[in-house]
Amino acid sequence: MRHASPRDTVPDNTAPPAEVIAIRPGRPLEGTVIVDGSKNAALPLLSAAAVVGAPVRVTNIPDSTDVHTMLGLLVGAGFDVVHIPGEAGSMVITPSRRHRIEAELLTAASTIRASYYLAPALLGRFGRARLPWPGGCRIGDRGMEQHFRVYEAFGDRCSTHRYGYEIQRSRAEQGTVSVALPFRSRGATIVAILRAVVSRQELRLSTPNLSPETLGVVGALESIGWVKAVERDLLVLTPPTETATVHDLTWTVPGDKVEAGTLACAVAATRGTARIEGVRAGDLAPALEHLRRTGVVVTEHVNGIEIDARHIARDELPIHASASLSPSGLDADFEPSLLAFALGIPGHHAFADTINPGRHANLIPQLRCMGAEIEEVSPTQCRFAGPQRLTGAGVETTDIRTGAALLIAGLTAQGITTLGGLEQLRRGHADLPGKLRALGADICEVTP
Ligand SMILES: CC(=O)N[C@H]1[C@@H](OP(=O)(O)OP(=O)(O)OC[C@H]2O[C@@H](n3ccc(=O)[nH]c3=O)[C@H](O)[C@@H]2O)O[C@H](CO)[C@@H](O)[C@@H]1O
Ligand SMILES: C=C(OP(=O)(O)O)C(=O)O
Repeated sequence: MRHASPRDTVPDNTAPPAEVIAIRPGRPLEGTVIVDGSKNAALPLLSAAAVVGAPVRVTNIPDSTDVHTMLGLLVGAGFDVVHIPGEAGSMVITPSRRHRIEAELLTAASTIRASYYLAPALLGRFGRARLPWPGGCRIGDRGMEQHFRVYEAFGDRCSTHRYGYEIQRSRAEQGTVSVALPFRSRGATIVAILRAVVSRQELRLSTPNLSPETLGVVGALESIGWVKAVERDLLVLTPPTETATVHDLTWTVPGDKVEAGTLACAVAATRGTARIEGVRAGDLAPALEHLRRTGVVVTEHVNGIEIDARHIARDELPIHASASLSPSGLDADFEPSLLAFALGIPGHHAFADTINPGRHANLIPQLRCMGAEIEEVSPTQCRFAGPQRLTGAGVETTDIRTGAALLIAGLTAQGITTLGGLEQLRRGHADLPGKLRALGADICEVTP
């Protein structure tokens, strides 16, 4: 095994990746593709590995830049990240002997939203977490006050500064900690879980987020003896009664539901048929439900889904999709891809994302560059009639999911679409254009 230095976690590509890609419409997508591990499941799982206090082997880690940033942050925060030779995507996370936070690495925390998952690990190691405000997709103001509500319930002291925030670990940790969230924030739910692990306290969390990403962390903790009781409005996590040392822990990052949903929308938009493997169908059920309603045949397999959109209905089939934090709701990250798909479907469609109030302001102007006619009912709601014939244009990936939606739009537009700002797309996917190419999409790199 080889120990990683912080710089090792940056992708080592000899040729600089293309900054623009060109997408040309072509034949319907077909074939088989395997999705990578999920970025949004990997980030909390890696942080969970850092709070258990024992080596954890994490497998199926995706090669996206946000994940590399998180691995670098863990190294900077005093953990060893060790690559396993011959096992791409597998690493062992272990607390190191270093007891110093590398300041310059923590500034990288301002480039990803999920740096908030690092705070519990820092409290566990140093009793204090001082972090910059998180970054990530610019999709509107994204607060952190529910995170502070969680820490305060544990007795921690939170303060905010112009550059970020600081949390001082409580000196009087005992008993059950009860927290009631006013809405189902995924970040605050996972932070509450990780914080409970740091002090081995029972957690009773009302109005929890119960997304697959959250349940992935809960499942990982079960493997070290934590006991869960999950109801729709209450999550209880109880620590193991014995402090037995844990050995040979392996956690696997689940397949990326959002990447799978994007590929499914792309296949459906081109009226193709394909198998998308490496993902649990249940993780993307709300997105698949919208596709099914338009006549796309979706078959679920043990390790993936099959999409057949060759005989999609020609009748008016309105899609009404609203992003939601509820347990069976549509994850906001599916909305842009579904919207791009709906542009080609007959009917009057309506979309809403109130969770990320700035997403439509990113996505809709880019689609308008391609000729889309979309009425913005409010900053977070829009409607339009389909089918629309888009025209290829030069567009920008302003955030991860907007980039995915623009790839889909480009596959169905007349003429060539060029897509810039690919560093945003790479934050969330190792190579989404490559996966579309594997299904026959005509996508090539443009060398300036
Ligand atoms: C890195 C990562 O996994 N990002 C995901 C995370 O983002 P994010 O951390 O934004 O998601 P949360 O579920 O925690 O929050 C949902 C919304 O509530 C707001 N909020 C949240 C906490 C808080 O204390 N105050 C507050 O105002 C957020 O700013 C956001 O607009 O979950 C979202 C689904 O919910 C996903 O779409 C994002 O892809
Ligand atoms: C919004 C996203 O990521 P982040 O929260 O990291 O910006 C996303 O993954 O779509």
